[in-house]
Amino acid sequence: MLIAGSRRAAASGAWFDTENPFTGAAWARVARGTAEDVDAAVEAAHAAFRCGAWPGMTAADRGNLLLKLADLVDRDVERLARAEIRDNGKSIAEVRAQVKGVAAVYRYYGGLADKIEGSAIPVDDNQFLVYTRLEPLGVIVAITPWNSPLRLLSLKLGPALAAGNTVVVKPSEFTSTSTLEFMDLVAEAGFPAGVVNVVTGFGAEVGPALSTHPKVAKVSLTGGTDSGRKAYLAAAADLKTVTLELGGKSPNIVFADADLDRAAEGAAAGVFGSAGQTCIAGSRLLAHKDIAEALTTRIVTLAKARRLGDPSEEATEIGPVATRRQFEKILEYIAIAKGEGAELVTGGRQARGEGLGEGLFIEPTVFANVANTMRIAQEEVFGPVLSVIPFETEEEAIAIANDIPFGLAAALWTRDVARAHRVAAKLEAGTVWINTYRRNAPQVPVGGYKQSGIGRESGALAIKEFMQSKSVWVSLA
Ligand SMILES: NC(=O)C1=CN([C@@H]2O[C@H](COP(=O)(O)OP(=O)(O)OC[C@H]3O[C@@H](n4cnc5c(N)ncnc54)[C@H](O)[C@@H]3O)[C@@H](O)[C@H]2O)C=CC1
Ligand SMILES: CN(C=O)/C=C(\CC(=O)O)C(=O)O
Repeated sequence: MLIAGSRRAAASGAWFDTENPFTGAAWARVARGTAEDVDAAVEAAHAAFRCGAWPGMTAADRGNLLLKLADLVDRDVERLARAEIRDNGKSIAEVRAQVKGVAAVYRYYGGLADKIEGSAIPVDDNQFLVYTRLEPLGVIVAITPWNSPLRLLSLKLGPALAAGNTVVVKPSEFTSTSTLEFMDLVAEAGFPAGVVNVVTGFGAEVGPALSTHPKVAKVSLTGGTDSGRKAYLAAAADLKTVTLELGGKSPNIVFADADLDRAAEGAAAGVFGSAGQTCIAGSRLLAHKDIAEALTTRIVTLAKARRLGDPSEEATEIGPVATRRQFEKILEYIAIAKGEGAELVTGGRQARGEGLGEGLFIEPTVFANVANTMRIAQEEVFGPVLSVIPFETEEEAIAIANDIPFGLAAALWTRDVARAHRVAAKLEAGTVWINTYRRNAPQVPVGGYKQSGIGRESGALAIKEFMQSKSVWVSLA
């Protein structure tokens, strides 16, 4: 772990193995933290927030540290990406691109740090000058999942540090190592000891201690909806604020006038990329009935052509699923879909073949003629499984798209500009893509409607999620 600038084992001395999902072999041991380690980390972060170099720094100073960090990430992209894929099995090409994006996130918040302004407020008494200051909250807990550890950490750490907070990071128990490697860069950039700390361990063992610690000001979690709900309930006891980035079941709507080749590419990339292990996976394909069959045929061709294999090889497009638990969950959902009467068009099994061994590979899977009421259409699978749901009218497409407890992302494909904007306005989702899928940029907010989350990450406003406003009254009398 990393506490007050020192690498530490857990106070209990316990460790757990982290496995490479491609080889199935344990390749590192990670400290198994407990509430005692949480307390030490939060105390370190609290001390760094109150005294020492950090609270005296200007916003520009903090920005410069983040800019330095961005340069170091750029320098070490390959090392960080390879550490990450050993834990989560995603393809090196995808993770390399993602880590380059991580540098861009830190650069963005480095630039933003000294551009956050309070305001002077004209009150109806000239004897007073009133102004607001935007101040950091204090100790932030950043809990991250296993699918994109470094990217999702950057969306928390970038704005939290730019705003002047200190942080305790809790990476997923399945993917702690890239975060621990990354901490070398935080130190090299010059962040004072204690400003960023890391507690490793299991969610159920350290999560509650983090969310309820009296010196923690805020919990920011990305993960499954169940974990988000638990962290939210725990944080509520002390009225801590939360930002939650949770599950999704995103609709990808293809109208009859769409460019079908591009829509098929977008649909396949949206649900088979990362083996479907992304909260923004376009797992529900709403296809107009006139083109549903032609579109499905194209997607099946793309699904069969996807190259599964060793995540560390450049040609690999889809690696294994990150954990055995996730692998079993996906196969269980495939069985549920079959039982519900969904029509299996391709995939549906563990993928086998040369170089795949007994690895946790799932064939890219497509179900046709799915009803939106089926569990396969309503619940997050987090795997390479696409449900094709036919529709007849624009109104029906919008109704199906919104008939879900989630609201993270949505997409639509059409050549009709008026329809594109009309439908985008009606979709209940934090992001809507038109004729594209899964794009992101540091400048653009992301987050969920409904049970997909609370608050927004990325973009300029995200920094305000880590700040509070203070009003100062000055008597001029
Ligand atoms: N929205 C997203 O980005 C993600 C969604 N998921 C979804 O969640 C499902 C379950 O996956 P899991 O591996 O269980 O992910 P998870 O939601 O448990 O993991 C996310 C993070 O939350 C932590 N955590 C777990 N319980 C906690 C608690 N009570 N308090 C505080 N932190 C806690 C974990 O240790 C991890 O660091 C997946 O099948 C998938 O559907 C999983 C990972 C990422
Ligand atoms: C928050 N999130 C959930 O998985 C989405 C991601 C990660 C990914 O797509 O790999 C993102 O916005 O980049």
